[in-house]
Formats: sequence, structure tokens, C-alpha cells
Amino acid sequence: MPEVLTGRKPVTLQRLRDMRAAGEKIAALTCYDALFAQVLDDARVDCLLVGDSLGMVLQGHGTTLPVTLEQMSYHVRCVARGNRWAWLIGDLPHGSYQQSAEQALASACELMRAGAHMVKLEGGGWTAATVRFLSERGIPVCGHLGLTPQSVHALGGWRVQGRDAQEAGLLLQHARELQEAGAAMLVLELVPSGLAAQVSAELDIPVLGIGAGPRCSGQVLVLHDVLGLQTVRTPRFVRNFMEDAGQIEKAVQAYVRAVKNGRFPEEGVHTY
Ligand SMILES: Nc1nc(=O)c2c([nH]1)NC[C@@H]1CN(c3ccc(C(=O)N[C@@H](CCC(=O)O)C(=O)O)cc3)CN21
Ligand SMILES: CC(C)C(=O)C(=O)O
Ligand SMILES: [Mg+2]
Repeated sequence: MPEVLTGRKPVTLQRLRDMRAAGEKIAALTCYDALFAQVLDDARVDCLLVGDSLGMVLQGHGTTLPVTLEQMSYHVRCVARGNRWAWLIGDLPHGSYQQSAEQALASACELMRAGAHMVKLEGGGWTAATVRFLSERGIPVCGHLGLTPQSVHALGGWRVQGRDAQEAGLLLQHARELQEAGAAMLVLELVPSGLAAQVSAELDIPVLGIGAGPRCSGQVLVLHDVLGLQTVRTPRFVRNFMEDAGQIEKAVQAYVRAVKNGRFPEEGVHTY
């Protein structure tokens, strides 16, 4: 239905900032195709993330490393066709932004042409200059700290990040630097809930958590995990919303509701 009949407005960066300021939780899910985009959009998911997790979920790889920019661009195009209102974030895949700020800009432009509203890149420290380069050129950028899957081999596995004081301090510093460089959003993955709460409270930008506890501006999960479809052992931060809902549309609605009213994630159950 058109906007005049639904009263629905597209989710914008300003709207996401307002939600953060008002304490309204942001509900995000990964999405890789047009049909699911339509389903999630209808269920009023605020942000759709075309994540490079598709390398593991759709392609059957053991990590996200083999995913290419061309593949990401294809999936962003698919999702953009099915989406109408949600804010669309595209992951820059491994090797598409590390070489230089210029390389990152070219890769980001490819995803923006495909229909992304924002790009996401992993890591702290050196990424600040790249985030600044893209932001100054009108491309909204989302940072990603904590467990950064593209560095899984360097990190020594899918391990919780920021457990000791030194690691926590560095993560907080990286988060500040990303915001200062112009990052408009931040994903925190697999970090202790207290640290995620501290980062979210200190920053002015929306912080989406995945395995980062309930005190973030919002949550993001892999869609297939929410639907109880798992090829690997389910991480503890996941909740299967299909169990009670019994139907995909209802499960997604239940996820949005649980995030909005703060019942997911549950401290001590889905947290570290
Ligand atoms: N389906 C799916 N869901 C995801 O959340 C996800 C992907 N794929 N692929 C990319 C990354 C990989 N992720 C993972 C994978 C495994 C754990 C895991 O097993 N974590 C341990 C924590 C170990 C510790 O305590 O340090 C756990 O028990 O949850 C966590 C995140 C998150 N991302
Ligand atoms: C899990 C989220 C944050 C992600 O980066 C992905 O799906 O690739
Ligand atoms: Mg990713």
C-alpha cells in the first residue's frame, strides 16, 4: 500500500538516531533475498543487513572469508527489490576495503549502486581513516567491533572479545574513534554485556548488538538462526523464535516485538 494509506515512512538514518535518543529499540535482521526482504519489511524490521554471513549460511563455507564483492552486490540487489521501508545495510566483504580508502570507496559505491543505504566494515584503529573517507563523501558507514568474523583466523576462533580490562579499553577507544571519524552506526558482536552497555551509553550513534547483551540501541541476528535453521552449533546469543510461532511471518513479528519491549536478549541467558 502507498504511504498515504499506511502512514508508514521509510526508515532513515535520522529516524534511527531519533529511536536511539527516545530509547526505542532498533530491530535488525540479516537478509539475503527479495522474498525474505518482503517478509521482514512487512513485519516492520527496522534494518535489513545483507551480511557476508551469507558465505556460511547460503554458500556452506566455514567462514565469511570467501565471499566476494560481486556476490554481495548481487544479494544487495535482490534484497533492495523486495524491500520498501527498511534501512538497508550492505557488508563490505573481506578484501574489498582493506587495501586503501580508495579501494573501500569503489567497493562501497558498488553496493550503493546495488541499492544499499549504508555499508558496514569490520575492525578498529586503522578503519577510522577509511570511515572518514567514505563518510565525508556521503556514504553512511556502520562500524563493526568485537568478534569480527573476517579476522577469525587472527582472533583464534569464534571467541568473546573484550573480556579483560586491556581488551575492553581498546574496544572502547576504537568505538570512540569510529564515531569521531563519522561512523553513523556500530555493530558490537560477541562482547560482554557490561562492556557493550558502556560503549552504547558513551556513544551518540545507534549501537546494534549481536551477543552483546540487552543494553544496546538495538539488536541484529542472522535470520536463519531466528527461524531455528542451523547448520552449525547454535551460539548462546541466538533465540529460535520459530518454536513458539510456528510460522515464518509470526516468528519474525515475535522477534521484532521481543526486541522492542526488551525481552530479547535476556541477561544471563543470551549474554556473556
Ligand atoms: N548462522 C550464523 N549465525 C551467526 O551469528 C554468525 C554466522 N552464521 N556466521 C558468521 C558469524 C559467526 N558467528 C559466531 C559463530 C560461533 C559462535 C560461538 O560458538 N560462540 C561461543 C562463544 C565462545 C566463548 O565463550 O568465547 C558460544 O558458545 O556462543 C559465535 C558467533 C556469528 N556469525
Ligand atoms: C552478524 C552480522 C553483524 C554480520 O556482520 C553478518 O551477518 O555478516
Ligand atoms: Mg558480516
